[in-house]
Amino acid sequence: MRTGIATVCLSGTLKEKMQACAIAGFDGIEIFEQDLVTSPLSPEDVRKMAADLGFTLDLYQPFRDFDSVPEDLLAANLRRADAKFRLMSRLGMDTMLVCSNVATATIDDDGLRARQLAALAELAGDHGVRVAYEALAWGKYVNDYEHAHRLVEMVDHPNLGTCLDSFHILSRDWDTAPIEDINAEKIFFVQVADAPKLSMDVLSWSRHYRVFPGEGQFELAKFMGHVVRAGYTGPVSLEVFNDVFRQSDVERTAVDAMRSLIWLEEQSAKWLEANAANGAAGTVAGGPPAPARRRYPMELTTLPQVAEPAGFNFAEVKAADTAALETVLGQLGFEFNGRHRTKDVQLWTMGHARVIINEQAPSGSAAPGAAAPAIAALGFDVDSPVIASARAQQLKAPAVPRKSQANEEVFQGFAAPDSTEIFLCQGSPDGTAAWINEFGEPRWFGEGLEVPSGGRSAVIDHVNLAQPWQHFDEAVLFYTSALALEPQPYAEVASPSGLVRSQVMQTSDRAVRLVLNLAPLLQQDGTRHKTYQEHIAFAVDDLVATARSARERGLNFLQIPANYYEDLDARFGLDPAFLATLQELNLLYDRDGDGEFLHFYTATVGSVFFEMVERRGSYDGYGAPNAPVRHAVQYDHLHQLTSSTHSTTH
Ligand SMILES: O=C(O)c1ccc(O)c(O)c1
Ligand SMILES: [Mg+2]
Repeated sequence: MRTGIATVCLSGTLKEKMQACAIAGFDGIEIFEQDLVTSPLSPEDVRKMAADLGFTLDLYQPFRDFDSVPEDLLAANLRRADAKFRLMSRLGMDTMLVCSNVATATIDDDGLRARQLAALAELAGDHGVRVAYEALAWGKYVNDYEHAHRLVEMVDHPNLGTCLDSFHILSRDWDTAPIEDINAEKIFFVQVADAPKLSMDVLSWSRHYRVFPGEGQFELAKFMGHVVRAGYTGPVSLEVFNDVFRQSDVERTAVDAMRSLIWLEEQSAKWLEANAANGAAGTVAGGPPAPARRRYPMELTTLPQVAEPAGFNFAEVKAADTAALETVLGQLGFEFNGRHRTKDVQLWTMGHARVIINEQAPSGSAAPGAAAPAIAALGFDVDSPVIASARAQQLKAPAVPRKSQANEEVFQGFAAPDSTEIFLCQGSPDGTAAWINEFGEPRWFGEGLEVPSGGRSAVIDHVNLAQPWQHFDEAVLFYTSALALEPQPYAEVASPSGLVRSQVMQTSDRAVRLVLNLAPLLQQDGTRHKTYQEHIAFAVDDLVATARSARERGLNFLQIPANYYEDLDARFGLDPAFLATLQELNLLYDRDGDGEFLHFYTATVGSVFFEMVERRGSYDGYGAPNAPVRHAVQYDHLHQLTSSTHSTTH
């Protein structure tokens, strides 16, 4: 598959954008007119730069408001087009995108439109260039790709073809199957963009909320499957108008973009394989069976296949000052299992829940509280760490090799977009981890030893990671593509510092659940600090018993207001004794279908806090209705801390 990207996706100047596209490895780019008009580079410079950087200039765009106009306007439009065609020959470009008229169209007549597009195609032919006609979803008269293509067929000119843009097609819910009926020679260009499903006017949706494939909710593999079956072999080019990407680090965004195409290519191949029977290439009744994999003119590269991770292998928290962390883990019922033979790390376990305390200051943390604990790494159990790692590498995940001594397990690691290190570990059917013997005697798994109150079955239930605002979408694609987690529709949780966008990523069996939170910025002392709090949740068999022993050991629980329990009673009509226990122990409660959920939170140490949960029956959520009360209490704590600092320093 030939990869492409429109310069409008990226931040920076034309030169910076082009350099980033080369680093990310695109085969070609679309030049957005504004990027050229505002550039000090001459068209000849741009042409030379593209050649030097090793990619092609595939599309010049957009040319607006051409069709469906009165005669005098047509003459002016053709003059305008002539100037652009001359510019294109200086750039060495051969295809221009013309989008359907939104502003100056006054005549709704396909015959007239076809005659006008024919005049444009004729002029393009004189300059040796081609015109790709695109139906904008909000075009005044032409807003449907099939309509645009009917016009192309009416004109029937070698220099006029169709541009298919997934956004304009999928935002309007147009059926994508008829793409297959288009003569491939007449598909001059294909643009792809994903988007979250939003109910708003389509123009604003398109101009601000497009995202890279895998970061939204469109069925892009299906769209691409039809494009491939049509026989198209040209560039598949990202055209993503997104307010965040346009102000983020250009090289990072270009790599994120490239990852999305590599993933889309694989997903398209999978869609084609899964839908082989009902496509044009399906088995003919009575004929020979269809070959397992039909070949299409467009070659689709696939990736090493990985299964969903089977569970969390460990969570790692970094802290230069480990005392507070050790205290909380001990109070929760974790056991200290010793230090590593060669590294400055400690292992704490409860059942199969493993927490590593890395005695180093968290990286990237700013001066005050730099030594304070922060989540640094997560280990996942996968079938084959080597294959999963090869896949992540092909998806351009930055590797973080871990130093290890001979006969120690070597973890394959990658940096997630929020810089959490993700390690791919060999799972084992009994839920243990091979590397624990690097910490000495695995005495806690021995028979007859006392097990902490959490019980042998304790596991990491989910991990909640705070995402920097500019890397949120990138993170969704990262976990989808590299780790096979499925994004769930995102929720917005009210907190005193703003709405927290919360996106659950999970395996289909729920063995791994990650919650990505886009935390708002909190104004403090006139400066902007991130309310950076993340947590690790552990599931136990008996939450009430766990809470009682934690209380005996002096755990600092997150204190839940009485109003919460009144509301709980109003909503669920709980048994009074049960309600009193919940309130006494600061437990939260939720119910769905025939399942129940009990949980509590610890106070925060550094940027980390812990949650203990008990799932009863088939409860499938995370206590999301309780998230606002947690945010509000944590906000109060943070403010009390800040104001007490104030009163001592002033
Ligand atoms: O939003 C627009 O105007 C616009 C312009 C060119 C395109 O290719 C497109 O998809 C949208
Ligand atoms: Mg487009």
